[in-house]
Amino acid sequence: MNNYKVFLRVRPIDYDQSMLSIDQNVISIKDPTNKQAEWQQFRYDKIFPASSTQQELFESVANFDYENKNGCIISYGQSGSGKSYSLFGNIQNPGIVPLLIQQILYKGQNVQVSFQEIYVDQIRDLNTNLITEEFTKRQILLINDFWEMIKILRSTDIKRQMRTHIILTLEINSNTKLQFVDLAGSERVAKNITEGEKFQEAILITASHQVLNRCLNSFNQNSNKILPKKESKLTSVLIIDNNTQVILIGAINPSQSNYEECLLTLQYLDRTKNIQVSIKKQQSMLGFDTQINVQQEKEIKKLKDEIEEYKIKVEQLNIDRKKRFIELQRLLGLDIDLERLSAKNAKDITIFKNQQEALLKNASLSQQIDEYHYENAQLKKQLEDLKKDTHSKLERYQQQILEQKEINKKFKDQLQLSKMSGDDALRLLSSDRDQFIKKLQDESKNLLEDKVASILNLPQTAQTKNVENQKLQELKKQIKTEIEKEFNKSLEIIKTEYNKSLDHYKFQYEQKLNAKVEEIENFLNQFKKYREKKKSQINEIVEELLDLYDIITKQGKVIDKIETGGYSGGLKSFSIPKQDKPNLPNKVKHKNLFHFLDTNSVTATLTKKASTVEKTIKTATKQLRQSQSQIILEIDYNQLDSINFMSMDFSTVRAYANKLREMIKELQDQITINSDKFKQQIAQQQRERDDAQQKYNMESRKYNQTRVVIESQNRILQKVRPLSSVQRKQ
Ligand SMILES: Nc1ncnc2c1ncn2[C@@H]1O[C@H](COP(=O)(O)OP(=O)(O)OP(=O)(O)O)[C@@H](O)[C@H]1O
Repeated sequence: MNNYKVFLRVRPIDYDQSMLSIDQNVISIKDPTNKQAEWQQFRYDKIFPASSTQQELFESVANFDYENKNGCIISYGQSGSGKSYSLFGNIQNPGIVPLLIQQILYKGQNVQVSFQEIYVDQIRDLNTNLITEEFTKRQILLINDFWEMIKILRSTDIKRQMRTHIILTLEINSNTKLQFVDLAGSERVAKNITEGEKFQEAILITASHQVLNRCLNSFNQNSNKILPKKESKLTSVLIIDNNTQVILIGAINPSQSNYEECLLTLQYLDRTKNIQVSIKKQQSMLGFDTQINVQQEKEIKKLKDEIEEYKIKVEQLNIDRKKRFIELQRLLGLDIDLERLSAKNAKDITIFKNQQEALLKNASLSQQIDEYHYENAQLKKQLEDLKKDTHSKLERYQQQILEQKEINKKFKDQLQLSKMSGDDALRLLSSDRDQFIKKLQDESKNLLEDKVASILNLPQTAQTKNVENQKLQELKKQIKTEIEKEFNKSLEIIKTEYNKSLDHYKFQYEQKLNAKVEEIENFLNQFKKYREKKKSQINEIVEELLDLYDIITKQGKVIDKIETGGYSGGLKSFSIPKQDKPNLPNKVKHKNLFHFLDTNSVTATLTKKASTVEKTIKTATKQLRQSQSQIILEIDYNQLDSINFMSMDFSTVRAYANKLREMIKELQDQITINSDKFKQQIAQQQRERDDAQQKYNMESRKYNQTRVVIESQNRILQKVRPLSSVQRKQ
């Protein structure tokens, strides 16, 4: 049996007969606006005309072994064509789903339901109203009765959005699944809409319809090709496999204005099966090629095969029916083969038939008599029951009458007794009552007097109350003013405290600021002084160096002149004019030089060296004087101007000059060393100055930061002050 079926349902409408005509499983359609248009015909597995009922559709759809086989029932068509009506229906006319639920529950089977919608490739669970990633993540509800299902259908119908695919899944005995798919309306998007959400939505819906069509087509052909299910969200979640019965229900709303949509629906159904019977050669105005192709011919052949199959089945059914008939006859005692008799003699058959009917009538009459007997017996039994009932009631009444009589008698006796003792009791009662009344009168009199007194005292009481009230008011006022005073006082205290602390903080900040400023200024002054000092020291040193240089130059010149005999008196007794004589360095003028010499113990070395040299010279001179009777020269370097060169011989002078040269060289070296030291010291000073500068920069940065902080604090304080005063007022 084929696993795929296509049904068509036509919505009831006063449609124009000239547009549609239905003949069993073939529907013909013609363009109502074109008189020359030819009829196009389509054949489906079943066509449900406008007069068809929900029950008829249900019986055809649920006519498969859904307890062992899955099902996928899809409704397709334009909006308003009756897709939802066919699947779900309404309370008056329930559709396939509720009718099926009813049947399942009647059989005592267990059924669960889940409800989802697919919109623009997004799945939403209509039970929980949540968007889910996967189709399997759905809320499943157990259905206990038919009305529960109706309720769920109603609520989900409310939640449902426009133009969505609805998928309702039934799980029967947790074994088989039935999917009911109410597709989004198939109508084409209006030509003037070419972009935007509506356009996209329509494109996606059409795309999913087309993928579904291809899937159904492949499924129908039983081809080994893998179905293109993954191409759309809708088809990817449908159960369409070898164990599924798939039914596509096309719905059309055949008003004249819907001709195009109707034709498109018919063609869509047709394409899934390719079972078009005969189509008049006509190019559809909607662009679909309606010619029969080879595929369709194959389909026709397949259908023919199927018809043959059906014929065999019908034959089989006829044989079954005959067998059952013979069995029935055997049971009735009419074990006769009518077929054989008919072949023999038609008359006999009539007689037998009449006899058969007579027997049947007889049987029915005896059944009626039996029924009468039964009814009679029933009536008799009822009469008997009635008699019994009446009798027992009568007995009960008699008993009641006797009991009543007894009560009456007792009552009479009591009355007699009461009459006798009544007078005494009356007397006793009246004296009690008088006393009671008197007591009551006294009490009420007292009460009345009290009331009168209180009424008379009312103005006075009112006055006292007034005075008391006034006093109370005054007291209240006093308490209020006291509280206000107290409050204001504490407010003032808080205010002054607050202001004080505010001023205190401000003062502290200012002090800190001032201290910082002072610190920085001190530092700057000290640094300036230090710089000045160092500057003057450097200047002094420079002056000294220049002076020393002058001395050295002058001495050099003197020596040159001595050597070249530039002075009168010859080499032996030259005299140096006063203006040529250089002033030697002294501790007063060149204090820095001597200070460094001292500190570096250069002086000591020099003096030592000088004295050694001096000694040598002295010895040499002594020897010379002794041998050559030459003048011995006493050298006093500190008193150079007093040296009498004239008393010296040439070698002594040369030695002296050499000595001087050496000294000068040493001095020059010393000066170089010292100047390097000076340089180093200057570099050191510069480094220190840079450090100090850095420190200064850092300090001034800190100072600026502190200043900014204090200024912002001040601003906040100024803001806080009025705010807090407002708060305090409140
Ligand atoms: N066969 C029918 N008999 C009686 N009324 C019908 C039939 N088919 C549809 N209707 C009525 O037509 C109206 C539209 O039907 P329905 O809501 O089922 O259309 P639809 O195709 O599901 O539309 P959409 O999917 O756009 O909501 C409903 O009021 C429904 O009761």
